[in-house]
Amino acid sequence: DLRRRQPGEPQLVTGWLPFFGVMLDYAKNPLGFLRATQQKYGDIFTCKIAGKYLTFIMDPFSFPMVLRQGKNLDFHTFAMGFSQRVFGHADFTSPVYSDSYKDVHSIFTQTLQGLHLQHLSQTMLDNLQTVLQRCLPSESSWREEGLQCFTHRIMFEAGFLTLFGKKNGVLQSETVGMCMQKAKQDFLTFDQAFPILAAGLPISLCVRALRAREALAEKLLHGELHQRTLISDLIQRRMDAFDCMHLDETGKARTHVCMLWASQANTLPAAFWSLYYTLRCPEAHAAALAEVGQILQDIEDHDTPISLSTEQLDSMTVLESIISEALRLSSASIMIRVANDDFSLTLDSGKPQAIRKGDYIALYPQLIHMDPDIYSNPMEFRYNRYLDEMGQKRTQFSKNGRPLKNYLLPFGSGASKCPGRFFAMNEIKLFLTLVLWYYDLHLSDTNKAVLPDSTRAGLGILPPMQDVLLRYRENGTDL
Ligand code: HEM
Repeated sequence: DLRRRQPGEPQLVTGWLPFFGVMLDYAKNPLGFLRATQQKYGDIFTCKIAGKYLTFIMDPFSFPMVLRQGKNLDFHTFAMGFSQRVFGHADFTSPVYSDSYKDVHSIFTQTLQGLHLQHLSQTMLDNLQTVLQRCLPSESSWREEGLQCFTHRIMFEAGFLTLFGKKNGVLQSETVGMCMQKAKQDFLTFDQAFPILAAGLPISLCVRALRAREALAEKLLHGELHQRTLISDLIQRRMDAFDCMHLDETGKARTHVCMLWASQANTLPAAFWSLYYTLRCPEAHAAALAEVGQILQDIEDHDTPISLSTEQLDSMTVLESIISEALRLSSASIMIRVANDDFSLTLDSGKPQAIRKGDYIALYPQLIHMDPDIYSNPMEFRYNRYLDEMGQKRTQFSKNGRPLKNYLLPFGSGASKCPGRFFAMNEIKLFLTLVLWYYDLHLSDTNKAVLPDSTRAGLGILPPMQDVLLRYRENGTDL
């Protein structure tokens, strides 16, 4: 490797392994590695990782300078390359598709906000109630189940039905349950392979993951989807758009697997952590129960269907703060942009840095989320961190006395900001509301504190290292 640092370029950190560079040190503990390298070289440096050059920007006040560089820094090429390799769909950046794909992309924002969002959230609430009603244990008996299993079982099915609709005809509820069980298992098998797929292993070498992905695609063939009712506008409009693009049927189905993954892979662990921290922290649990009780005060019993207005959902600031805090503690995504050209990037300090064409710029939001100058005792869960003195949403955070705009980035920012973020927050709020309303829930005393599994760092919300035991039974209605 002949790359040498040129004048005006960031410090180059290559390590001693020829191709891998500093990959091993980075992969072992990304946050620790980045902090140690920052100590040595300051707020910007370029690391060689698996044959690629990644320039890390460490100073949160410089994040906006990167995010605003739409012209020189491209998000879609990198994301599409990865998505195409993992999901096996067409290359939508190719000239054959790129124009119509722009329209497909705009469907996200059109169908995940405003009135569509209201509708989607109400459908999710209905589906959560259906799933929970089916499994309600009898009042007096305690049940035990892993908290992760519990969350996956409820959220996967309700989320799936909300996007992809329900099967036509009257099916036995056990048959529906079994179908979902299989889809959930396929989803988890496929998702487990993500770290090695992200590291570059071709999916053809991960036979189990490939089979699981194809099994999911079979369920999402247009022929199958046509037999379902109450399909979301998001999926319906994607189906129509793909039909006009003359893709083959399997190719269309694989884009729906991609959408299924985007809608579930982060939401499931985020829902887990939100409930986990609520149950572990008595003050959080009490405050959440009080808020849910207040919202559902007119509901008489568990058989009364619940519906919530947007205003009611938005007024649940305690649950929102709990979820934000859970996201802060468990999110480890990486935001990557590719330099289209040689250009000069000016950081917050005013210093220009020369960036080479083809290099990657990487932002690692966990540096912000775990920064003790922004969040005191950053490892600690504080349910009210995102509440102000009035109990409203807190949005003022600062570092070294200077106000900071980007203080919480689990959904990314700029061109790659998650279009499903409002729906995701609503889904988790609804999940917490209903399980706290229907059930009396406790973590079993035998559980030790469980930590996020950082082998998935870079891929979004980290799952727990292991499951924890939950004890629950149907609640009396006197919350
Ligand atoms: C807590 C839950 C969620 C988290 C933390 C999350 C996070 C993210 C992040 C960080 C990205 C950007 C990825 C990148 O930079 O490469 C992203 C993209 C995306 N998310 Fe989410 N997400 C969540 C839930 C959802 C849901 C529920 C949906 C849809 C129903 C969704 C749909 C998408 C889509 C379609 C993209 C790709 C956008 C694009 O290509 O421009 N997400 N998400």
